[in-house]
Parts: sequence; C-alpha cells; structure tokens
Amino acid sequence: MRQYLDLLQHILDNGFDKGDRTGTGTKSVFGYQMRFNLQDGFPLVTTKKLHTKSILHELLWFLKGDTDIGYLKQHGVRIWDEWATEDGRIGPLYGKQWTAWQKPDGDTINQIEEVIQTLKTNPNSRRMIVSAWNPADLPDESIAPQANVQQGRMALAACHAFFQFYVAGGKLSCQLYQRSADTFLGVPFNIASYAFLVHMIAQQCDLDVGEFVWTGGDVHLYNNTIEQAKLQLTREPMPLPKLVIKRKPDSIFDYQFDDFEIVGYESHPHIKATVSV
Ligand SMILES: Nc1nc(=O)c2c([nH]1)NC[C@@H]1CN(c3ccc(C(=O)N[C@@H](CCC(=O)O)C(=O)O)cc3)CN21
Ligand SMILES: O=c1ccn([C@H]2C[C@H](O)[C@@H](COP(=O)(O)O)O2)c(=O)[nH]1
Repeated sequence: MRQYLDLLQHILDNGFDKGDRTGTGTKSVFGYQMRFNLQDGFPLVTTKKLHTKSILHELLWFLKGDTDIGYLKQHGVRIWDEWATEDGRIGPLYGKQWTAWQKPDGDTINQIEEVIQTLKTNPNSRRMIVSAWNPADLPDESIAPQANVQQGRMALAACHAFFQFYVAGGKLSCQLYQRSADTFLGVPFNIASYAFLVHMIAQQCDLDVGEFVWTGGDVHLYNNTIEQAKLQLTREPMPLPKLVIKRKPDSIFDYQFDDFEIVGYESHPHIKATVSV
C-alpha cells in the first residue's frame, strides 16, 4: 500500500491549514487519485492494523438497504454510533440511495441491481454508475446530524458519493469519487470496502477483478491525526493479503459475513485516533 503512504506524505508536504465543520481543523489538498490493481492482492493498509470486521459488516449493511445501526450494534460495530439518533437512525444515506432511490412517482430504483444487470447484458456501457449523492436528501450543515435525521435527511452528506464500473479484457474495474476524505480513519476503510464490493460484483458477473481507482475531492488529515500519519510513514509496508470468497450466492444481496476470508494479512500494530464528529 505504497500508494496510501504517498498520499499521507503528499498531504503533509502540500496541505493547506483549513478549518472544517467539526472544529478540529485539517491539513487539506484538493483532488488526488490512487490506483489499486486488485490482481496484486487485496488493498488493506498494512502500516497499521485495520479492523476488517467493521468494514465488511458496514458494506453488507449498505447492501441490505439498511439505515438503522441495529445490525451494526448486533455485530459489535460502533463506527456509526456518533451520527445516529437515539433510536439508531442515520437517515437516507448509502443503504437507501444505493438500493431504493426515491422516484417522484413513488417507486424506487435499486441502483446496485441495475448496474449488475447492465454488467451482465451490456458490459461496454459507459453508464454503469451508482450515486449516493441525492441533493433532495442532503443535510443542513449548520445543525447536528441527529437533528437532520429527525427532519428526514441524511445525518451526514454522502462522502463516497459516486462510483462507476468499467469492463475491458474480461476484468471489472471501479472508480469512486469521494468528495471528502478523512485520510487517516476513513480512507483505509473506504478503499477496502470498495475492493470487497468489486470482488463480489465480479463474482456475480463471472468477471475477473481489474483495478479500483480512488479519486478524492477535499482530501484531509485532521490535526489530531497528523502524528499518527507520521508514525505510519516510519513503517515499511508489508505484502498484501488475498481475499477468498468461499461461496457464490444467488445474488449480490445474499452474501454473508462468513463467505469471506482474508488470507495472509500481516500488519504493523493498530494506531489509535479520535474520530471528528
Ligand atoms: N470524521 C469522520 N471520519 C470518517 O471516516 C467518517 C465519519 N467522520 N463519519 C461517518 C463515517 C464513519 N466512519 C468511520 C468512523 C470511525 C472509524 C474509526 O474509529 N476507526 C477506528 C476503529 C475501528 C473499529 O472500531 O472498528 C480505526 O482505528 O480504524 C472509522 C470509520 C467513516 N466515516
Ligand atoms: O466513508 C466515509 C465517511 C466520512 N468520511 C469523512 C470525511 C470527512 O472528514 C467527514 C465528513 O465530513 P463533511 O463535513 O461532511 O465532509 O467524514 C470519510 O472519510 N469516509
């Protein structure tokens, strides 16, 4: 994961000091791209230990169309706790937009299902896109996440907002546009999550995996994660692990946690950081 270390260094060298919604303050650059050839291994950061269980449960939760943190809590995943209402809701975020985008006529669109259908029938299409960026459901930045949810809006505006698939030479690639990127805590999760998703969709469509291209907008290191980023830069990356999917479920919506095994994940120790809310 040299690409990730290069990004940390790039922000330290070129980042502007920039205030932000959470009040923590950041070092920030605008626009950055990383490419991961998924044939080279599964892109899990190795210069700190990642909690893959949280990443995979979160993705399976999105695919369920679920926006209630009950499922995450049941599995001991706490990464959405700070943004949920007391009764566990985060509003119409990823799960809702991916699988049940609201149409004006009352019907809904399952964007994941449609993309898979197109991949199977017309893989040359240049329109294989999923958008979580639904302006009608965006929160008001000046009030708390929970207050937005009470008004029927997203707790946070979608960060991994828009992704596109591409097929060439029998391989499935995906590019994500992430409008806002917490490079220390969020980005390692986001890269691994989309890598899981590409493997799952490739299996469903009988394709090999190609590249995951990560494109970031406001790419920042919160000021309370700068020392942690520097510590990571003193560590040598290790060889990437491999992902094994043990079964081919009937649909993208039928995967279970136990279907996945990460083989050979070696990493340096975990590094603690406080998430900015
Ligand atoms: N500031 C901020 N950064 C984010 O990455 C982020 C948000 N807010 N809000 C919404 C979601 C929630 N996500 C999160 C939230 C917390 C961790 C986190 O604390 N990670 C720790 C512990 C992981 C665990 O317990 O599983 C880590 O060390 O990676 C990661 C992603 C990603 N998103
Ligand atoms: O999947 C995610 C979700 C969130 N983030 C980060 C990016 C920002 O640091 C915050 C969101 O704050 P905004 O003010 O809405 O930009 O969360 C992430 O990196 N990955």
